[in-house]
Amino acid sequence: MAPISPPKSNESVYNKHITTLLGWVTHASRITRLTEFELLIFVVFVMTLVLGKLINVVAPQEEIQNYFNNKRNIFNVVFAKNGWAWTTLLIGIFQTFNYRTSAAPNLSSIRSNLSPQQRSSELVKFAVRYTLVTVWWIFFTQWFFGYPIMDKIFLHTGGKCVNITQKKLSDFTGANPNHSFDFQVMERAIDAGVKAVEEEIFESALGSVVCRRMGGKMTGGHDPSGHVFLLVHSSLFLLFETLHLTNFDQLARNSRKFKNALFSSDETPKDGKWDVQKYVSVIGTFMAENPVVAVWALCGLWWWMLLMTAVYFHSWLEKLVGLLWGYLGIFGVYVLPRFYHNPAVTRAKPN
Ligand SMILES: CCCCCCCCCCCCCCCC(=O)SCCNC(=O)CCNC(=O)[C@H](O)C(C)(C)COP(=O)(O)O
Ligand SMILES: Nc1ncnc2c1ncn2[C@@H]1O[C@H](COP(=O)(O)O)[C@@H](OP(=O)(O)O)[C@H]1O
Repeated sequence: MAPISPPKSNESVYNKHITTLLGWVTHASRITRLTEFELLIFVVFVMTLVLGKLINVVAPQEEIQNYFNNKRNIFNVVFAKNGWAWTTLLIGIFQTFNYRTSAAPNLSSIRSNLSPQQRSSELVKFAVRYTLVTVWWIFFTQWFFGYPIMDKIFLHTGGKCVNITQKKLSDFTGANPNHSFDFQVMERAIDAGVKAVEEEIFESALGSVVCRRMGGKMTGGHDPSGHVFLLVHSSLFLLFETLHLTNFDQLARNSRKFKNALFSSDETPKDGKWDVQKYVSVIGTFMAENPVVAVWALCGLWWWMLLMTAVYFHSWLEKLVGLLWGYLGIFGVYVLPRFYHNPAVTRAKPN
């Protein structure tokens, strides 16, 4: 009879699994030229879509109705709908600060020893990367030799704009809305590919922006999620631009100082009144010395909105396509060059 081997301890089984898992991660990191930390960031977005789908499937309908699935919610209207403007503003502030802090090493940037020439050269490289990712955003969501890529995909897969009313058509083409039937309106509309489906109701192969302006609704076809694209594209851009420039030790020290200043005993209310000016000054100083915090706060908001999009909007495939286009642009600008210039993968976490 063969000798019975002693049962393995739980610890040795866990260790074996962890070693296998780390082996996979190292392999994936070598193939993709992403550091393990960057790989983790890419995976988080896929997991967010999976989590959103799970919530959608598991939670009963009445429980998943909330403020965040209202398209008019303030985060959508103010932030996501102007997502690239916010991205530009915050990365602009961060880079301005970063350029200046080269001479102030006590602030939370690691660029403290660069010569003026090196600083200018870094700034020019940043401007090139910003232009490339902006062009990618423009091509996918705004304009690509006519309709943007996301609309072209939608129209080429049979999508169309429906429910355009005669009134909206008149408003849009600038014709006299008091005329119930206006040949000028119809002529311009037909030029734009609009056709009547029933009395006073039209449909057309129009892009999403024009369709919305005409009060129509996009239907049929494959409609890649513009939100998933924008939220992922912007987050990755912001993280790739800020993580390697952040001095985490300094940031931790500054955060402790900030916490102490905020909660110190002389900050307790006097005569029931808070010293608002002091709070504004403490918070203002912290934000000015650590602009990366505002950048990451925006990433946090984007992550939450991505989860909401994942739960409430679009089909699974449409979200996946938005995600892949978001990945593609960042991969092209930040990772592809590594296949040519830096084949050795740096596996360090950001300081
Ligand atoms: C031939 C190449 C063209 C060259 C162009 C060169 C450009 C170089 C850089 C120029 C700097 C541009 C500065 C941009 C500053 C701004 O960001 S202003 C515009 C702000 N607009 C937005 O932020 C809109 C964001 N919203 C969207 O993208 C979409 O609404 C959406 C979130 C994707 C959702 O789409 P829906 O259709 O609403 O579903
Ligand atoms: N996180 C979110 N919060 C609110 N609305 C969202 C959202 N994600 C997507 N939407 C809305 O869902 C629709 C499809 O979005 P997209 O194609 O960009 O992913 C858009 O509607 P509107 O186009 O009517 O504004 C958009 O505003």
